[in-house]
Amino acid sequence: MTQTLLPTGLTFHAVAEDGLRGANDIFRAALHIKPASDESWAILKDGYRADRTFGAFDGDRQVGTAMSFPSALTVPGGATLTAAGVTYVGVRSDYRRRGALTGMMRAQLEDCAARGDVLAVLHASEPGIYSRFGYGLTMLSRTVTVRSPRAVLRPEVPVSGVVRLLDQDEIVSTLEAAYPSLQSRVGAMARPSEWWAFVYRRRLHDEFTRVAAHYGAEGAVDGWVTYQVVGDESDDDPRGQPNLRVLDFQAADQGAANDLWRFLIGVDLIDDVVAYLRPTDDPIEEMLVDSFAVRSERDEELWLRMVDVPAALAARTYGTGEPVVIEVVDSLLPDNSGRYRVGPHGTERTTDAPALTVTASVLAMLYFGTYRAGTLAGIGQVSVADPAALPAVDRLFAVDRPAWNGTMF
Ligand SMILES: CC(=O)SCCNC(=O)CCNC(=O)[C@H](O)C(C)(C)COP(=O)(O)OP(=O)(O)OC[C@H]1O[C@@H](n2cnc3c(N)ncnc32)[C@H](O)[C@@H]1OP(=O)(O)O
Repeated sequence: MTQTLLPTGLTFHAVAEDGLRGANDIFRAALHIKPASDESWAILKDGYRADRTFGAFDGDRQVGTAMSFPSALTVPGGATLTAAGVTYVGVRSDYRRRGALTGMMRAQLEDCAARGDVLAVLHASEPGIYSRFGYGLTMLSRTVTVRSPRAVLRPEVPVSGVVRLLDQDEIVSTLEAAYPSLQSRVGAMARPSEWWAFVYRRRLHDEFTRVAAHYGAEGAVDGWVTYQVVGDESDDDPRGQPNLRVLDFQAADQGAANDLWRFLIGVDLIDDVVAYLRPTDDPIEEMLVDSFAVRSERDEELWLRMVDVPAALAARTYGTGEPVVIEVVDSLLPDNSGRYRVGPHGTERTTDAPALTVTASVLAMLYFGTYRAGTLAGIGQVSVADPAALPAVDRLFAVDRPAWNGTMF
């Protein structure tokens, strides 16, 4: 692995196997969390792959870390593309703003390109960090808070199966076997064994976490809610009840979602049910007699970096309308820069004059149909040579249903 030396004196390269625990300590400290216990690390280490874990080093001392796991994303039209799930990014507080993240991002993206990851995706701790590296916010979700004592499902909401709490030792095997059949929604991602280790197995070990699974008409698991119950520290009312936080809510269809919501609002001794990462089109308000029992906040769900722009553009399908030439400017991965003709029958490189010019980051915002080109042009993010191209791009990139990832990492 080649080492890149920046003027800061830091070097950037993959972390040796025996440096992974130190890398995890750096990440946790950056988020103000104490190091993992030996027992917890014994689980967490299965989430790491040394060849996908990058470090920033000052001499021999590691001062920053960024890892990824191998995954795949379902794109509009149904194809799945290889995707690096980038996570566990952190820099020691005494080395911040010296280019540690910049060097790791460059090394990681070059590595993703070399190993054939078409996409890279992440959840950002702060929205100001990643667009400079070509990431763009590509999917939105919402955090839904349902005031449980006030929530009553409308009587016509159908029942489609049964909900059963899983025993702790059957959770991972049951969910891991069922998840692939839920992965078809545009935006969904594969959950490899690394993900199950650092998200589920770690959480089940470290925190009191329960899973209620939905069994559909065929008797197979077709959805679940994974949740924890925690006190609300902001609530001064000594008689207040704790809140139920839903960390993973998967449902093959609305029938499974109905039954799982019915289960959640039926749990006793709960003030609020707070469900994170819900799709923007979750119809929970319409399912309740009193829709005022629901509060909802917009969340920035997933950031996308198109590592291989030609492959990513070629893999998705497009709506109807006239083809449009889009110029892409990508300073970090310059092979992506160029002009692409995008039309109902696919994409090709071209030398024709562009109607629109975008950065890699803005192209990522358009890719899953979450944002309209006209809106982004209106706020200065798209350079427009031909205004007629804006509605044409909106028709081409439109999707039937909002893309939704639904996987935290
Ligand atoms: C996918 C995930 O894991 S998300 C979790 C990310 N980790 C965290 O939030 C943990 C706490 N924060 C940190 O560890 C660090 O501050 C990091 C990783 C966010 C940034 O690391 P640094 O080494 O300081 O970044 P670096 O010096 O390379 O900064 C590059 C540029 O990004 C900017 N930047 C860095 N962090 C931020 C931020 N949080 N908000 C806005 N801009 C930022 C810098 O100002 C700099 O801008 P410039 O190029 O115009 O000068």
